[in-house]
Amino acid sequence: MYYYRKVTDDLYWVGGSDRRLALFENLFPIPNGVTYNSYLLMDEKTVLFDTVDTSIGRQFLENVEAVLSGRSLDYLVINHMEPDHCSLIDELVLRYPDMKIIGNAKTFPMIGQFYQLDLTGKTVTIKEGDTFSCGKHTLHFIMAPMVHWPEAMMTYDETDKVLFSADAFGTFGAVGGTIFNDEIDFDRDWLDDARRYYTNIVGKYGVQVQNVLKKAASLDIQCICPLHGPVWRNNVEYLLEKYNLWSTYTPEVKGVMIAYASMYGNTENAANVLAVKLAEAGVKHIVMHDISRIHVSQLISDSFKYSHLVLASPTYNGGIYPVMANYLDDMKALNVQGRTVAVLGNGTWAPMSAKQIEAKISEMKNMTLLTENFALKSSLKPEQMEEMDMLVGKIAESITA
Ligand SMILES: Cc1cc2nc3c(=O)[nH]c(=O)nc-3n(C[C@H](O)[C@H](O)[C@H](O)COP(=O)(O)O)c2cc1C
Repeated sequence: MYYYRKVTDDLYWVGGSDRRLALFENLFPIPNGVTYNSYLLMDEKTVLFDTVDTSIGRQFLENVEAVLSGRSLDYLVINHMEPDHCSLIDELVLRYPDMKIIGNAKTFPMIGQFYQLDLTGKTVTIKEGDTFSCGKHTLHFIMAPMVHWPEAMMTYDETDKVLFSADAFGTFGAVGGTIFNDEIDFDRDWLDDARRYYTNIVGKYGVQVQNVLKKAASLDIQCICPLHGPVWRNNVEYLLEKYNLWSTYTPEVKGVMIAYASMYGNTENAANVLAVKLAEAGVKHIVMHDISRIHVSQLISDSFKYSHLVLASPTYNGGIYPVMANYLDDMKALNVQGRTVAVLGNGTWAPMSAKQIEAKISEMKNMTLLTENFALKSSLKPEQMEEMDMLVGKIAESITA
């Protein structure tokens, strides 16, 4: 049986959710599932915006057919060619042989790469700023390269002031009927997943996101229809502001994320001593992660969220403990920058981790390092408490500055 929801008078949500998938992109844990959104505009021409992942393919096709209620599908706009959104193109081409596909110059070669389809006479190639009339509604196309693939674009419905934003403004998490932002408590239930989605999937491309936000600033956007997560039909400024912070690598919270690795508990103990002293020094926002127990995508998310990072790790075979090394590589890959960082190292015979982590941090953009080879020899000793207190003072001072 089909289901759908009306977004505006002529626009319908025909997507669905997958609550079974364990890893998004076979990488990111999604305990709350994921939504694949698709939207159908019922104008003089019928226009579908993107398709969905195969996991909900049958449901999606049923939803589309129900909204069409006997009409044919005239156009499919492809804002993004990632397979979690375009996997039903071939099925639609078979079902609606007169359907034409609207995309940009980079869209169609990608269709050819993923699928064996003869689209002769079925394509409409548009470019930045082009418009397309569906009858009452005029669509306006906005290129969004590298947000987060090269062919990505957004479509703006000038008539209803709706932005179809592709992967931008999306989030992990399955919607359950309540698909609109004003039907849920986004701050409480969705923001963490939205941040983890943005920072890990799009985080590297802050400059490109800023370019799109500049284009969006000239539009009157009343509604944002992303490809994942809730539809924003009011308060879009909230989301635009979050994207502005994230894409400029500006922390949301003046506070400290302490990320430690530890085998026998001694580096963990030093991290706990530091945390208690920070709290006593008046630092309000402190979050601690044992990085062997938490997915790296959460560490990346909190690296974007917090202004200060404390990284603590033992030395392992002359190098950095592997999970910490992996997190540092991810930080670099995702362009984490502009943070104030302190490093605690550890080692029993030749402690190298502090120096090596500091070297990796200094390869990242605009980082301020508060330590210089603060290394434990197996465990934190009373004679190091003065150095610890000085570090606490520096962190607390720079947070309140
Ligand atoms: C496989 C392995 C490799 C290690 N390699 C080094 C090393 O290269 N240099 C060193 O000083 N300590 C090395 N250590 C020792 C730990 O870094 C050290 O005991 C540290 O204090 C452990 O901290 P923890 O109590 O937080 O786990 C190694 C330990 C293990 C298990």
